[in-house]
Amino acid sequence: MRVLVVTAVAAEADAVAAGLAHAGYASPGAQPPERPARFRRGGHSIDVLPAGVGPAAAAAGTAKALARAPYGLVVSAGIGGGFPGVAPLGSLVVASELIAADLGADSPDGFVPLPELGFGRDRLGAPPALREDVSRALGAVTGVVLTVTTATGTAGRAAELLARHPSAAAEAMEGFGVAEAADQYGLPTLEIRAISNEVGPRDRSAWRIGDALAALTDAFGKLPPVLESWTSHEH
Ligand SMILES: O=C(O)c1cccc(C(=O)CC[C@H]2O[C@@H](n3cnc4c(=O)[nH]cnc43)[C@H](O)[C@@H]2O)c1
Repeated sequence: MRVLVVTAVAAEADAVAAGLAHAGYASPGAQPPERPARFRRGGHSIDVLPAGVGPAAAAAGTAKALARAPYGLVVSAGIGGGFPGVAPLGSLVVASELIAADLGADSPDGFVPLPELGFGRDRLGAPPALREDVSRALGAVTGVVLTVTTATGTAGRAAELLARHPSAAAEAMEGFGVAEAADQYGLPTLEIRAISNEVGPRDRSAWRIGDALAALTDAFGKLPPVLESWTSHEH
């Protein structure tokens, strides 16, 4: 069974590929740039696709890849912001739930989530047994990962998100989009984030993207045996 890993940008895809190489996965060679890069070890195959930043690009890229080949699992992976005191810089977060935190409507009484408007869902869960096995193998924090279309840049916004989602561990911009596309194909989604910054006041000088990419590489060096075991039992 094949696994699709979706990142936002090429640097994240490269970090994932470096981890897969550490795990003994090899690429059969150059592939068309618009196609996911394929990595194989024995009968296992993991494809890696940098689909773009934000939920729309992530959903579109995921759906396009899933239309082309049969997958059994999708993973949204990349850097992310960590909520202070929950997910420190350089740590890893595995999503218990992938929640579109700004999908809904603003109102004089505050934010109204899409389900309360009666227009659908704003969250999808990760497979509990798999996410716990992955979290244990990676030494990760398990918690809610919020998908936003605008990265948080103030303490007030961070506090507002935490008040609505007290189990939030991290924030990123693609997970829910990936999961919606995967769910349309009947597939489960994991989200794995390597923490590059704190969710809060915008301070680019405080971002540790290099350390987060190194943590992502380490994660994907450890992840394949867990995925291989799960895919051989589940499918
Ligand atoms: O605020 C800035 O100046 C700034 C500069 C470079 C990049 C950004 C991003 O927001 C990157 C978004 C990109 O990285 C993921 N990511 C990483 N940390 C966060 C976060 O705290 N909140 C949301 N997304 C984050 C995200 O998944 C995107 O792919 C900002």
